[in-house]
Amino acid sequence: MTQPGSPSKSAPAAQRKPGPQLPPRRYWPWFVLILLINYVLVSRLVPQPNAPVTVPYTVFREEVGRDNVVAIYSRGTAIEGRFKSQVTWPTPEDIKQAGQPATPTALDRRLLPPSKTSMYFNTELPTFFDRNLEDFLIRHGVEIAAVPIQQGGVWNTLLYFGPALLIIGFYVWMYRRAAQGGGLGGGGIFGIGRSKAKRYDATDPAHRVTFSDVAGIDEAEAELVEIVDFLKAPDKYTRLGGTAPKGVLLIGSPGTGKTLLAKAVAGEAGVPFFSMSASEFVEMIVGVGAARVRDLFKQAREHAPAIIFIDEIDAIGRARGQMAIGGQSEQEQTLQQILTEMDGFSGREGIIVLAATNAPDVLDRALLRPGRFDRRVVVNLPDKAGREAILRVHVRKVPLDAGVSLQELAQATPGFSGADLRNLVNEAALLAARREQQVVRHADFLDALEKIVLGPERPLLLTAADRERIAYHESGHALLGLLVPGADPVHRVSIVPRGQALGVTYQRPQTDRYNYPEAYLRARIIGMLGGRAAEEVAYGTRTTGAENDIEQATQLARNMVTRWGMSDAVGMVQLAPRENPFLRGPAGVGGERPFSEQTAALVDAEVQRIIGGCHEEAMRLLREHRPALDALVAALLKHETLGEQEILDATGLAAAPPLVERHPLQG
Ligand SMILES: Nc1ncnc2c1ncn2[C@@H]1O[C@H](COP(=O)(O)OP(=O)(O)OP(=O)(O)O)[C@@H](O)[C@H]1O
Ligand SMILES: [Zn+2]
Repeated sequence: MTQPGSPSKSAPAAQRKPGPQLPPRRYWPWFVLILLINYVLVSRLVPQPNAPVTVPYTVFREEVGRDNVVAIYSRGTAIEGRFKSQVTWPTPEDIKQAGQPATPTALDRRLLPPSKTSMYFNTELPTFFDRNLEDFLIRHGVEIAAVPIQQGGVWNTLLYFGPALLIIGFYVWMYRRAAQGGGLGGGGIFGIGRSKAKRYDATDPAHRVTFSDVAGIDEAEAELVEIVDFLKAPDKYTRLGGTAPKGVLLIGSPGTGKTLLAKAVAGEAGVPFFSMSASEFVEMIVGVGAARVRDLFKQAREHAPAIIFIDEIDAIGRARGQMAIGGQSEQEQTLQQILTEMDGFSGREGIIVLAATNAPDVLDRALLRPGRFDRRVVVNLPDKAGREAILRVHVRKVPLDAGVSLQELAQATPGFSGADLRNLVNEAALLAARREQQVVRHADFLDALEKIVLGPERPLLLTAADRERIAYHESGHALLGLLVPGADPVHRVSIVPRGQALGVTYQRPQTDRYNYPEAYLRARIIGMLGGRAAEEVAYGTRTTGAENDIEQATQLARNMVTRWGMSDAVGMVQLAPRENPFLRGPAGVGGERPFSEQTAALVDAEVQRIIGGCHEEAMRLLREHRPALDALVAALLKHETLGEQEILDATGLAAAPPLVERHPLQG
């Protein structure tokens, strides 16, 4: 989970350095092409009244004779000049005559250029020089100019190329802006530059992160201790000719503390930390990504020893061919630049690149080659003890009531990442503050947890009959949590509508489990089906409220049959792929089913058999304990939310062993 407000990330931006002044050379051919296209378009499409018409010398003399020439300028045998009133040449008659060979003055039509009209002209003096020309010109009042007549030459050219020059100029300008990280107020597309490489100064005690801030991911931490050692004393490692580590890939789900861990490595070693998210490398301006990578490494080299952290490296490190069309070459260049930079260090400079990803399997193989990100550290979701340790880290600055049990909270939060736990502590503290308390109580944590898992309370107008039905549904789940051997203990049940759920029953596992017995799985399915079963027992009718329960129960039963070999009829055959925790989305979707129709039918039948058996068992238990069910419903209708002890009191039953499983009754 990315935490945008993370204070440790808001470190001062690295100082600005003059960046590359011009875009890389490979873009220049494009500029030339743009200019060419521009030229062709303008000269074809835009009428140009000032473009001179090229007339034969005889025509020029004729016009002088008619006093239609204002001024001329001559250089060598070339003459250019301006008419008094505009002249068209060749005239339509010229063209007409050209077709008639009989005329003595006939011109060859093929030699005639397209007709053109202009105030300006140019012509060529014949090689047999016209001696009388000067007199003739003076007689007809033609000014013989000392400078070229048509001033518009340069301007014309600029007009021709104006649009293209604007485009290219704008691109170069944006490029430099982006590459230097300057910006108009730092916002918009112009603020995307270099300043995004965040530099966090490990020597600043206010921001210093150390391993003491990281908890619950001890194995990952242990693997990084060596990196800290190396940064502290690079020579110790390279003395005997060994090569130092260059890149470490941190692999783990969002929010597990990869960024935190990288910062802690820098903090422990006392070296500066330069970080950047790979998605920031890929910008709309072509060529900027690679420039930024270059700059990031340059800054780090200037401050070596140092840590470079590249978050979400999969955004650019995707294997070629897997990339989305469009961004491809830009990504490739950026990736290539990272590889080049990494190949560039000797290993002696004391720069280590840490990169984080939660999708390692999509990464380009080139990234994983020796000398690049050849070390991989998996950062797992914390287990129960880990969660408790993480909570402990985050409550350091929070005043706690004596009744707060971090152990119980850790138990109630399987699947939570470090970032989730931090959020839980924060929400609880906010809630306690809103309640005007001086300390944070256990109940505040539970309320915060409920809000995080299910969303905020939702005021809903429910009829008395609806509330009662919901109470039966939740009581069914809760009661079976007490009755079925092996079920997880129920620690809270509520009929306050929240988010999508109309009611909720919380169960929690005693320990994190890594291996689930079949009986336990059946107990869970029985509990999941308990909501509907209770409605059937009490009313004899069904509602749509069990949709989510049915979905979960079906999924679990299907896994028992297709993955865990728990159906005798199907046997120990894998019929569904293992889920990859790092791959988003369900595995194997869209793929061919790797087994036959008969097997598919058999799987369905087995899933139905398991669900059916569990449903029957749920009905039997609830019928048998009908008085306890009714009592629980009465208590729920009265109090809306019941804690663990209140549930036991209301039912008069003893606790069965305690899994967080929510069975929201969907509205
Ligand atoms: N193991 C942990 N110990 C203590 N705090 C943690 C731990 N893991 C995460 N946190 C808290 O959660 C915050 C966010 O975690 P962090 O950004 O390091 O996760 P991440 O794995 O890099 O996530 P992402 O993949 O979304 O970038 C941290 O700043 C820290 O406060
Ligand atoms: Zn339910």
